[in-house]
Amino acid sequence: MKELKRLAFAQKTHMRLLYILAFLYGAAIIAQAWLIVTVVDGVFLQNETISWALPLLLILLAVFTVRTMIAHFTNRTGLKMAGHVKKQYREMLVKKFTGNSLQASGQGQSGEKVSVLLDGVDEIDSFYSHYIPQLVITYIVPLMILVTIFIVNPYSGLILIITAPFIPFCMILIGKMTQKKQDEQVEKLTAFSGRFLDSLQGLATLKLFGRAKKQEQVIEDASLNFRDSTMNVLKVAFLSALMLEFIAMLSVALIAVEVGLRLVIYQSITFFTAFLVLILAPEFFNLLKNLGTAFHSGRGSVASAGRIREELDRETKHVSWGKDVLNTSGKPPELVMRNLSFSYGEDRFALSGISATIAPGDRIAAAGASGSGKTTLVHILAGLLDPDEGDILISGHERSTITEQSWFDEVGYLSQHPYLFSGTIAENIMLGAGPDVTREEVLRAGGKAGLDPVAEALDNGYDTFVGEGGRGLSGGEKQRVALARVFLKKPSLLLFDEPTVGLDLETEQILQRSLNELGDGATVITVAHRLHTIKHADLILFMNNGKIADRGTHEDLLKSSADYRQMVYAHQGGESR
Ligand SMILES: Nc1ncnc2c1ncn2[C@@H]1O[C@H](COP(=O)(O)OP(=O)(O)OP(=O)(O)O)[C@@H](O)[C@H]1O
Repeated sequence: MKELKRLAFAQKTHMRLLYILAFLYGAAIIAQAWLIVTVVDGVFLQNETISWALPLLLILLAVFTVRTMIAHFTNRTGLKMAGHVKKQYREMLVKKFTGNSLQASGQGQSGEKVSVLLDGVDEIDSFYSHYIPQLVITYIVPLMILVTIFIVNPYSGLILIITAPFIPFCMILIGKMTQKKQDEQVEKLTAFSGRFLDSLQGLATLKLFGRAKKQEQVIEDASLNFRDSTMNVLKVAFLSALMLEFIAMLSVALIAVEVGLRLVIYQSITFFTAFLVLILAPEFFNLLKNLGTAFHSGRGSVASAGRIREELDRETKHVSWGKDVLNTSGKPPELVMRNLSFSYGEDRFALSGISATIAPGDRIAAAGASGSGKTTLVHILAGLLDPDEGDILISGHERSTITEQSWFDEVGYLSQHPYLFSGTIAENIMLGAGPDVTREEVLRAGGKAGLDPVAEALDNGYDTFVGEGGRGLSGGEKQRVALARVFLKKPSLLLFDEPTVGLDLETEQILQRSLNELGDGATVITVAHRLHTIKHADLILFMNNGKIADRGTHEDLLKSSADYRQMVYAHQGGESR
């Protein structure tokens, strides 16, 4: 609540406007009541004519219109404030999510993150569009009404002062009762969204393992759970509305009795005064009651803000970058790894003591058994993970001192599972380009990556919609799009997670040719699975259990490493000796 309020009061102009609007709103309520009472008193008791009342009725109409307009502008100001805060939260969350290292972004359910980013932030809306404007109105307008009533009839004013505190007291009590339920509801909504998105993404896997029906049940349970907690919150909300209504009604009735007695029995006040008090008293309680309702909808926002804050405060490993701009002048960089170590967490897989020098333009193969840490090493080199200790020198500059942008401008990374974004093939290729790339350059890159025959077979060629919501592409076709991105970028450091593994012979040949062409002007590091790639590397880093167990050329390692020999024999289908 404190953070949301702080963000509201930080918007000084909007808050000032809300105060001015609230003051005008109060003035309109009092003026409206005064005009109604004057007209009724004049026409029915003072025997005035309709023509006497007409100008007053016209003013009444104008006041009524102004009151409606003020309510509209108050609402608009609240919505603007909400928009501003929601934008701030979304920016903070997106910054947090995109600033996360590869490891941190893989943690937790993606559905939960989407839910916090979209639903969670939207839930904040009612705090600003309802609660804050109502709070400002409640600070000012009831006080104005109270002063007016006090001036015309102090006894009614006293009753208001005595009965009014029951409403905030009741609100606080209900607020305390609902807080836990509301928190539970937000928690269940995020859990439900998370389950739903994860199940949707893994639908094929679930079907293949005959688990789709079971998952359906899990989703149904989660949705029923969410429904129940929403109903619980609504039950309390309705009950609280009823309670507030009851207190307000009782208080107005008390004032009516007091005014009635003084008007009819003691004849100590005029009809004008009595009627004015009877019109203003319900307005007074309505405002307090509205604050109660607004407070209730604001509670949902508070719970959501709590979830967002939790997400923002979650400690995650960031890749640290510096301020220097890396300039390789298009030349392939030299990479020096000095005693690097990295761990995915306590008692998890760790790399340690990694030191190696990679000369400019060299072709390096990271080889070793599955799970030995090849991909982890390449992710550290790519700047997707930060080493826990040690440093990487890029042509003499420590990686942590250069800017993220200038580093990624030099890097091309081709994995076994490239990601296609929702958009056309051409747009997907353009991801690899600067802002002023031409259509010709995109098509040329596509051609070099062997995409021309793929595009020709499609109705809209390079403008065919692919990715999520679009047409699917085969694994090999996706690789070609990813390759075209790299061709467009022409990076000086190429990192490959052996992208040709598992592809058909024709695609593999196209890709291999392209990779050779790309590698000519670059330093190339490949996570190598095939003997052919390993054999032709200038330097092989042979990994074992998170360490570089041996290094050298194929011939060197055949002589020096028994494990390497065993791996080569296994690749050749031979027996190890
Ligand atoms: N995000 C992660 N969190 C925790 N552990 C991880 C994570 N990613 C990978 N690992 C673990 O780190 C180890 C090394 O993984 P890595 O992918 O680097 O191996 P690899 O040599 O490339 O294997 P492969 O040849 O099978 O791709 C594995 O045991 C893996 O389970």
